[in-house]
Amino acid sequence: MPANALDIDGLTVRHGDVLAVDGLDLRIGRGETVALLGPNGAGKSTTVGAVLGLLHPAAGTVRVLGRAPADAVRAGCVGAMLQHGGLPGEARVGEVLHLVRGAYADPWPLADLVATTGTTGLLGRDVDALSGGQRQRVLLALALAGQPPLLLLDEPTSAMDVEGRRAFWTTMRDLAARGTTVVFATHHLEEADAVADRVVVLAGGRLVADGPAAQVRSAVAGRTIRLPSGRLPEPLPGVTGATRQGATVELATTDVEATLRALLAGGVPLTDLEVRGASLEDAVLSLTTTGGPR
Ligand SMILES: Nc1ncnc2c1ncn2[C@@H]1O[C@H](COP(=O)(O)OP(=O)(O)OP(=O)(O)O)[C@@H](O)[C@H]1O
Repeated sequence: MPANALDIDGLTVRHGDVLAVDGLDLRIGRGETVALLGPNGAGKSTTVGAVLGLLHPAAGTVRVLGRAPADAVRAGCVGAMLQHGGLPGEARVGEVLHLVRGAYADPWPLADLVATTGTTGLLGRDVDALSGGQRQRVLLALALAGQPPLLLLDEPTSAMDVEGRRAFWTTMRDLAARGTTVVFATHHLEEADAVADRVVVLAGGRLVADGPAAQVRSAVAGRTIRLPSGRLPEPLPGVTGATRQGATVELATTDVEATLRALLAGGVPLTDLEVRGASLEDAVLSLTTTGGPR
């Protein structure tokens, strides 16, 4: 049994002249839940494509549970839910699920699969008549049909409503608890922060951060101070920017202590102040716009 779900070494993938992934090294252990983050065009989908054997590296290697990507997919080791995942037209959801489950030697029992993915009420529906969020749930059911040990999800909740998202991540946590490795690309950083054991941040096809969300957040030194809008003492030491949001002002500071002292000396009541650390969004933005540590 291989130790890792994914071993990516020096992966380089080109789309014609575009260098989409540039020398990526990444190891993902079995049972980990990992978020792939980064701005549009960072190389997340391309990495997922290479792991599925859909895109061929210009250089480097990808091993999926110790096998070449195409072999791992053929052996039913990988379930995938892609951004533009297709469903056959002119068919009912139940028929498609039946077909796909039939392709596996040991498919996920239907009643449990549809209950887990919230598709019970959709089985009799025409595939063409599904809403965006319903379609994503059906794609998830198809990805899970073979009970794969590795699940790859590219922006899986982009069309889901709040309730659908919550249910989706509950399902992912249950799967992770059963030992499934879950790798997902997302722009919903609060979901990554809440769900992933580890976040991997890409920019320009390169890895710029890799670690638990708390560690990646702490790479950004800044803090935010919120206070009710009103007259602020000028100048405020450490402050690098201020934004007004309704009745409050948010100050970004690189020296929280000095800024707080100045605010208090200027007569702002302590009870009005709220200090918070950088969010994962702040961290990813900072890492991907500055290029970050390599
Ligand atoms: N089929 C393609 N042909 C040409 N260039 C492509 C193709 N697919 C992706 N690219 C380019 O490769 C780079 C990486 O794209 P990729 O889709 O992997 O990024 P991403 O991080 O998934 O972005 P997003 O968050 O927008 O989905 C981008 O510059 C993109 O324009």
